[in-house]
Amino acid sequence: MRYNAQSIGLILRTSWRIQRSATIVAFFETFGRALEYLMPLFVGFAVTGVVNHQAAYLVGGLCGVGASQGLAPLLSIVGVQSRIGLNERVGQFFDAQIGRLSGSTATLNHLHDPQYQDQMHTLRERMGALGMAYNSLVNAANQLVTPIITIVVAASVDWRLLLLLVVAVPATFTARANIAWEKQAEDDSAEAGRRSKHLGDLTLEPVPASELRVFGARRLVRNLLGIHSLEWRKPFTRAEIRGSFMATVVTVVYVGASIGILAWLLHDALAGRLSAGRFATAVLVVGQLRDAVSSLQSSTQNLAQMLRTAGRYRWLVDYAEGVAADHAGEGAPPATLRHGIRLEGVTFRYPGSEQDALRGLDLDLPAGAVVAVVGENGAGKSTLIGLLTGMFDIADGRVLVDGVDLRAMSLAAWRERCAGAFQDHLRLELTAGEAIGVGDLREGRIPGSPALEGALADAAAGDVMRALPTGFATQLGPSWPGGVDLSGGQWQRLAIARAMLRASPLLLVLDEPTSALDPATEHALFDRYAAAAKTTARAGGVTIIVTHRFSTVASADLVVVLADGRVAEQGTHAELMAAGGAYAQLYGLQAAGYR
Ligand SMILES: Nc1ncnc2c1ncn2[C@@H]1O[C@H](COP(=O)(O)OP(=O)(O)OP(=O)(O)O)[C@@H](O)[C@H]1O
Repeated sequence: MRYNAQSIGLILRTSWRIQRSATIVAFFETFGRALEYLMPLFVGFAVTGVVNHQAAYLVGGLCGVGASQGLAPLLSIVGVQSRIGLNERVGQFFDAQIGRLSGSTATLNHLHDPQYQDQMHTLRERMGALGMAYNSLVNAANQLVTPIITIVVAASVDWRLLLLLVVAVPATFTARANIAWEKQAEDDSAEAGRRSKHLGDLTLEPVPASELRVFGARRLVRNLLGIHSLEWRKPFTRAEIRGSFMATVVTVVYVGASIGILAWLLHDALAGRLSAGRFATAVLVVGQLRDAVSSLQSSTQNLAQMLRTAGRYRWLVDYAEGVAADHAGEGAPPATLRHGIRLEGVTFRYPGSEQDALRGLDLDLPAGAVVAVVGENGAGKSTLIGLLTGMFDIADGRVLVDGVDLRAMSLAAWRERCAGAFQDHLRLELTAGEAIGVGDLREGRIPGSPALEGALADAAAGDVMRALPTGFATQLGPSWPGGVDLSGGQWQRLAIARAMLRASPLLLVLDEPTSALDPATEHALFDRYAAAAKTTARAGGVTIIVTHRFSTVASADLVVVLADGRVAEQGTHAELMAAGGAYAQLYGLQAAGYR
């Protein structure tokens, strides 16, 4: 209850902040409704006035009828008009907030968390409910005023009319059951909904769409899409069927009871025990009571849906605040590294996963060193990079930068001192200059051409740029007007240029940086990497190269072999070869392959 009241408070505050006048004027409709539902009383007065020849009753009643017929619609129109723009702006506000909350969360655990993804999916699905939040609130007020006025009128006419309320009580239980069923349907369908979306996206994106064609898997994906879409909608259909069955039962009971009570009242009217005025009011009130109950029912459901969506939004806010509180460290990273980066007993498991990706990992990355990290698929190399760049919360252990826990440091400040080219690099469909320039936005803008040219040279990507029709100004991405597409290797070289833009990072990450490159470019790049690593080393920075190509490893100062989330071996290339362990075997295998 308290939680719901806070959600209503949030919506009222938001609307108030967006447009005060419209927030107030929207409630004119509520007054209009109240006036409208007082009409049976006014009619009753007028009939009494006519029957008993009482002018005051007649005039008062007619004025009331006039007001409820003339003024009420006017108030309603003004109220509705004021809501039109407001709804959109409230919706846009929440839309922007949701994007901001997800995008600015300090770490990435949430993006790997199925529960978070389900909440986010349902929230996006129900965005309309939040966008129309203020609308639902005003509707609820409008629909609440209806039963209140009608009950007051009914009680003033004849107590027997209140018996209809007893009959309407089951309707409130039905409303509650409907709300619970809807909530259950939302929760039950979230995962299937996400699956359907994923499968639907596969058919829309060029890369998966072409692979699906090659494998002739389109029909399979279509069938799966059909199955999961059905799974997705099934809980809602079930809830709707249950709801409409209950609504039918309630209506039949109510109509039966209404007929009985009206017959009873008519009997008294004919016997002279009930005045004509009261009987006329009673006839009108019976119809209104039914409307009042059903409008109360539907508004409760709409309100409940809006409150549920607001609850999911607040869950998201709490989640983001929780992450922010866990990363409240404000310490600045050192200007230069003196000792290096150290991982102590680091254990990490992805949310929802059954096993640790890294287990009690101890590792020293000395200042100024070039460290090569190798290991089989799934050994934990990319996870290690994620932890070093502060992307994940660690369950156990710590990452120390010159002896200072990363948690005590401002993550944003630490990341400003990191640079990297990543395995799954971004294909930023901006202009070529922007796609590289985002690598160093510390001045809040894209660096000028000299810096971009330097980064291109460091990434051996000058020829990629020269081939573009308008150089840095060229729009990338074929789906945009005048946009050009690049090959996988060309995209990767721009990603490397982005990594090279940032001067003297304390951590330079090159995660499978040459996986898409031809041998000549790869060779050219490794000379540049050596140069970049030397520049990085001048500030004591650590360069980490994650690679499956052992030929690129030999010149590293330190080679770390990961296996099963732990350090299996470490040392220089010569030391590891001499040791004759896993590294020596893998190196031998690759070397033999080239012979
Ligand atoms: N998002 C995720 N959710 C759950 N488990 C994950 C996730 N990402 C990776 N893992 C698991 O964590 C472990 C380490 O994965 P990681 O990507 O770090 O390996 P890697 O050494 O970089 O592999 P590769 O050489 O294939 O890139 C693997 O067992 C993997 O299945």
